[in-house]
Amino acid sequence: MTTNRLSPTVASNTVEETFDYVVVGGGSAGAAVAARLSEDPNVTVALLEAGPTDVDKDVVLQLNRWMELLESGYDWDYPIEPQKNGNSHMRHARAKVLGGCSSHNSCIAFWAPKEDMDEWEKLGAQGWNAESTYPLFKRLETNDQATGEPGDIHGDAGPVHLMQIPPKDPCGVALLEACQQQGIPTVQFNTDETVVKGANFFQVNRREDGTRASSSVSYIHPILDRENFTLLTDTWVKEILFDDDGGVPRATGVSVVNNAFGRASAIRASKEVVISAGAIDSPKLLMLSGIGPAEHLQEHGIDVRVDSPGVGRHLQDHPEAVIAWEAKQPMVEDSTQWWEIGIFADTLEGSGASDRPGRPDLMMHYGSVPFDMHTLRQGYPTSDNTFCLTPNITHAKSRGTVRLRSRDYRDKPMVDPQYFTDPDGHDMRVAVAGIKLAREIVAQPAMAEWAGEELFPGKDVQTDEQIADYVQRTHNTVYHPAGTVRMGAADDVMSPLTPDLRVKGVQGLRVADASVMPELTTVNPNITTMMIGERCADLIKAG
Ligand SMILES: Cc1cc2nc3c(=O)[nH]c(=O)nc-3n(C[C@H](O)[C@H](O)[C@H](O)COP(=O)(O)OP(=O)(O)OC[C@H]3O[C@@H](n4cnc5c(N)ncnc54)[C@H](O)[C@@H]3O)c2cc1C
Repeated sequence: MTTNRLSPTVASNTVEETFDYVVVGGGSAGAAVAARLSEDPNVTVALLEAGPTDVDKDVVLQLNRWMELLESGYDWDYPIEPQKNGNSHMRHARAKVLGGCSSHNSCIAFWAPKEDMDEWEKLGAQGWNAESTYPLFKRLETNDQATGEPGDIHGDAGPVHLMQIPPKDPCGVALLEACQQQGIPTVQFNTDETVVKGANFFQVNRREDGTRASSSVSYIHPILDRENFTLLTDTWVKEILFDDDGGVPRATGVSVVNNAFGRASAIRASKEVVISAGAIDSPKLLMLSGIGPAEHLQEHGIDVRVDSPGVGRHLQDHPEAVIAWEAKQPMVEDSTQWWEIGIFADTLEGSGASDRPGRPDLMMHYGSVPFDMHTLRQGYPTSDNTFCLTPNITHAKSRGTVRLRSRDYRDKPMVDPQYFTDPDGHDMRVAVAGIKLAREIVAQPAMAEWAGEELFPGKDVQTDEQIADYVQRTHNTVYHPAGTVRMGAADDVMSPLTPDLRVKGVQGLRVADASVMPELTTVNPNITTMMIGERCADLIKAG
């Protein structure tokens, strides 16, 4: 274990310590929870992170190096189960380092649309509407678009720095012009207007000097000296501990190891345990601790503490297709993070037919790097000088599961996103529409100086059936799993959490991370996940 205030390395792992609050997982949400809770000097807070610290680690801290972290030692790197309609080769990157996925993501920073937040409340998450959550988005950010004027929605005093990417990439600038020629206007993101049709360079959570404004950099680095805050990195929680005597079980702490063969020790919480291990590891940890679908736990010989059938269900993601062109001119050799532009649109699915009017059903990222990780093995040509568009489905209807492989905490869980299995085929229709729209944009005059040969899927792939077949074999993910421990109404048995993030059936235990989302956000969810951490701390402080 490494700590911020004890000796840097604790040789023996048999220490037992007690804190008021124990937060498990120092990722996007967990770091925010721990930092906000420890603002009160009268409570003690421990933040437990399985991965190492990010302090002084350039490869983690420098945003433009983020792709070096995929499938590296900082990645839990979860394979997925064989997919009936999707790409079984896909892997789910999940960061194993302080800051969690905010330490290895591309830092595209979005406020969730108001409609998303209001929908959460409609789905049973009472109190999570736009009116009550937007002040938290404002509180967490220092936005370079903030004016300081009365009525400005942006924050200028929060821990997380958001900045507009400067339009330096000439291919990207041409692409925006092509979007306009195609009828997609250039718009500013992160105003309080939801962008249904529009494109621009992103806002990113990054500092001027190129350092990512991860949750670690933003919330934890500034408080490492805080007396009542203890950071334990390289500390892997294998189980939640409970007092089961006398009625409703109460979470009393966690059992931890500092390596895969280590002897376990206990870290106790006198008030509450908060699980913030992310959308794959939070359900895993709950199930290892006896909270989950009874039949599944019994199958693995785990005593059932709470039969909660919704744990590990409703796995939702943003699956993405990819289309790439050889570039006629040299592509940029430096970039903020290589994926600088977003394009939103409503496809035929979205106009009128959508069950989410006022929100786009399609989003694309523009990448200035070769992105052939799922096409090369399928035989498509590649090149080092390429650009690509990656249409993703903003509200995919397919739902998957996270299940235990065994009762051994060291085993990677079984992640089965069940991509493109929604019965009415919505997800594939949007993906196919996305590939077609990408082609229309790149065929505009503004891209004539840039667009060379379409490398994949290529000119021979034209019919909807051909495009769908290509997408099925080569799609990736935007890496946004969510919803696997969702919050919902008290009487909704498929929602393991109440709207105040408490785990139903036990006391002293909450979950705060992307797993709690009743529905994945239309946009990239990292800033919303930090907001969940902020709100969790508020809920705990409110008692
Ligand atoms: C490659 C990639 C790129 C992305 N790009 C973007 C982007 O540009 N913009 C955006 O908005 N979103 C992006 N995302 C998604 C976004 O980063 C995540 O949705 C968000 O970080 C999830 O936060 P979380 O708090 O739920 O979990 P995490 O941030 O994953 O935090 C979970 C933490 O818990 C730790 N942990 C897990 N199990 C245990 C255990 N048993 N004991 C102790 N610690 C444990 C993990 O090591 C991790 O640090 C990206 C994600 C990935 C993977």
